[in-house]
Amino acid sequence: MEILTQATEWLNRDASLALSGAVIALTLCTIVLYKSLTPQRDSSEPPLIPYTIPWLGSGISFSRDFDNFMQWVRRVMPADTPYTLYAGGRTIYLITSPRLYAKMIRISKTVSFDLLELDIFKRVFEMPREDLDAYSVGMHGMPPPTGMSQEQADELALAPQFARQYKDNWSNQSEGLSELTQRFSEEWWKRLDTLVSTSEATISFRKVMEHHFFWSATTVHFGTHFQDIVPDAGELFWEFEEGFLKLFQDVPKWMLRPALRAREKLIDGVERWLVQASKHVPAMPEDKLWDEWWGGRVGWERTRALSARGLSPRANAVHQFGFLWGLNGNTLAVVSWTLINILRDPQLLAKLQKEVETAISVTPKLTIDWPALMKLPLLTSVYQESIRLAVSNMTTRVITADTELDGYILKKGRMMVAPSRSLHLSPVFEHPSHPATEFWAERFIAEDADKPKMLNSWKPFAGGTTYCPGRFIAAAEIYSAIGILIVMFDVKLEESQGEIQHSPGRSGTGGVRPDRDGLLVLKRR
Ligand code: HEM
Repeated sequence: MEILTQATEWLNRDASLALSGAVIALTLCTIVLYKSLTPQRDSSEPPLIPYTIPWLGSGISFSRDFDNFMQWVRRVMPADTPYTLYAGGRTIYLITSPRLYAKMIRISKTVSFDLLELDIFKRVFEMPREDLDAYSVGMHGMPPPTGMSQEQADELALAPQFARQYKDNWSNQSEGLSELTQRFSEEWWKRLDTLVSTSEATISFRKVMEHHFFWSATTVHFGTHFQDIVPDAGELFWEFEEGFLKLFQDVPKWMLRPALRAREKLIDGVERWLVQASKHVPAMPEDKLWDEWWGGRVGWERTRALSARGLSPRANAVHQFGFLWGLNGNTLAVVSWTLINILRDPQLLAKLQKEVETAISVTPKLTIDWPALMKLPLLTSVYQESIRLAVSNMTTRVITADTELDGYILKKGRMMVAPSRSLHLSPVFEHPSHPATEFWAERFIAEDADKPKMLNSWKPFAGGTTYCPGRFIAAAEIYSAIGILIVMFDVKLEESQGEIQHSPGRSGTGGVRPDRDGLLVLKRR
């Protein structure tokens, strides 16, 4: 699941204080003074104290204009060190260098991802209090409940159980991955075929991506009956999504009524689905990877684990809804941007059609050579480049004990935040004729590309013990969705409502949704 953090809230709140040009000038003066007073690094005298980004500086729209913020940090702050940033009344450590990111992500004992997940279930999904208590037993960073030892609590921890399920069902070359991605592709292929009943059709871009892609993926993970029970889930999902960030902020609830109403309807729908699925298939047979009621095995295994833990049906539904959000929110934004990038360049589209035809055929039936598809060089470069620019997440950890990072001591109770955008715009992606801020289809396969170095800075799925377990599914869905579409059709995108851009204020949330609709003109080939 893509994690949005408290940090996003603080940073957004701070961003809302975005200062005028005159104040920025004042800030720069402050920095000159500050830099002259800040002690220089001396590795012989640990512990080191991270450099502080002055409050005035951090007020320069961190999340609203992150590219500018990073350019500013690079210009005025010492390179390759952690920074301290005061935002929203809290102190966080900001990690922006690939080298430190690699070190940070390997720390597992004294930093916690679980506490953030718990916070999301509390604040965004409003999981009932007593269920939260049961859910959090054994979570990293939570003290054990009264009367239970740490060892007993550790044994009950849900995260390792979930991690095992992901590994068994979603990992590269697992049978689960083949089963799920093949099902996804067939559902998507059928939907496209029905959408264009004659030789040509013009359809809303959003409808194709946010309804049909949504349902192709959701059917795979939640079974085919889910759509009968919650037919408007696709639309409700996006209504909820629009309010998601604001649920982290101090936005009064009365201003979020549509998002909250959508959330409640979705949770009710998921609960009805859970009741029906449990009635029709009380236990998924051990050898089954997919079931028409439960979808992929992971959904059923989670339900079983949560019920065994004593979570109420409502809390179980909240959890599954969080899961629905995690598996769609990012992938949808990324596949949409991948397609936009391709369709803006007709020559690129033609090259890709030729390349993809070597791995996918769509008549008389859908046939995919998966190993070949996932290795196509141009498609892979387009995917890597699109995700580089479409994803802006915050890898965030709560520090549970004083932690040493590269000689610096990071204090217990604070947060460590590494924005993917700072890595994804790092100088390693710069090219004399293709700046890092622009899409360039061949960036990852260009002759002079230093690919290992680039991939070291390419972190859309974060890393460490919570490295997104859905990354193979996400990639396979995106490659096959784009591949099937462009092999079936000659496609044009009409940006009929103006140039499609990133939805404003969504930096830090994960995949950044396109801000408006357009028209897809699909002509059968
Ligand atoms: C392009 C699409 C996606 C992106 C960019 C993405 C990104 C992420 C990120 C950044 C994290 C947090 C990792 C951390 O901070 O350590 C994460 C976690 C997670 N993702 Fe994804 N994700 C994507 C698609 C998916 C899909 C399709 C699924 C499911 C099929 C999925 C399932 C999960 C789960 C379950 C977690 C939580 C892992 C844990 O608790 O250990 N993701 N994802």
